[in-house]
Amino acid sequence: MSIRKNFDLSAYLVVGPENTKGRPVETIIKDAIESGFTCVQIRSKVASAIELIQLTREASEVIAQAGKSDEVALLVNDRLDVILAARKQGIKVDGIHVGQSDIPVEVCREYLGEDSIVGLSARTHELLEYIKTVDVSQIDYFGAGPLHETKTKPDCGLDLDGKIVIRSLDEISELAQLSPIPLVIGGGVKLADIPPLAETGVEGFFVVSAVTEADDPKLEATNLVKTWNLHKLSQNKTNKISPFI
Ligand SMILES: Cc1ncc(COP(=O)(O)OP(=O)(O)O)c(N)n1
Ligand SMILES: Cc1ncsc1CCOP(=O)(O)O
Ligand SMILES: [Mg+2]
Repeated sequence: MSIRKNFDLSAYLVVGPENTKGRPVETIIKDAIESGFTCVQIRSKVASAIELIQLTREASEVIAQAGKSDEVALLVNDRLDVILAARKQGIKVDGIHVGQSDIPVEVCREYLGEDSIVGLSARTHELLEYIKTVDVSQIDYFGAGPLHETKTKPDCGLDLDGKIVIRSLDEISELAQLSPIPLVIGGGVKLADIPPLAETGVEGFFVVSAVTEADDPKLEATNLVKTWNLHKLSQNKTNKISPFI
């Protein structure tokens, strides 16, 4: 079965060589998926196409070695060309994440096929209206944020007037309710943000630095996943209590 039909965005790692404090990207990915991360995106603004293909290969192998190729989705940021080249070399890549000024989602879908995951960053400007009205027929999920300003992507949340707009938890709850497709939130997300984020109803969180810059990435990844899962579990229990008791 295609992973597109059943993918889990709850704990989503975004990573490239510029984020890891000199440590191998594959080691960070291994730590994250062994800790329960469910989705990985290779994202680098400095790596060449060849380097990105190699990073994608290593990520795919690490996921396969953990026996998680059918559960942990591997996406590449921006680079449709890299995914096509990687697939041509037999590397299992599950999809792409693009933003508003990247390759259009229709083109991604056409080249990657119906079994692939296509994620799109939601627009910053009038985000609520956008999320309600945009055509989502080719998209599998929205990425949005930031929750806090972040050095990893200083332009995240840049509005038309050049100011950074951060998203409040109330706004995120509303977005989660209105979005016709799953929504993941990232940008400055740290461990302390996980409990309130889990309460908003979003599908998951995505992080770069919380894991990639941690002194102990495996411990940090474990804490993030455990905290998310714990909150989801207690929410489900609360929701199952009958109002008639
Ligand atoms: C899961 C997720 N959400 C949002 C983004 C940001 O994508 P984009 O807006 O294209 O910006 P860059 O990442 O390309 O700088 C993302 N990568 N992942
Ligand atoms: C918002 C966003 N989109 C892609 S990377 C990124 C920044 C997230 O990085 P960090 O988790 O280090 O703040
Ligand atoms: Mg992009």
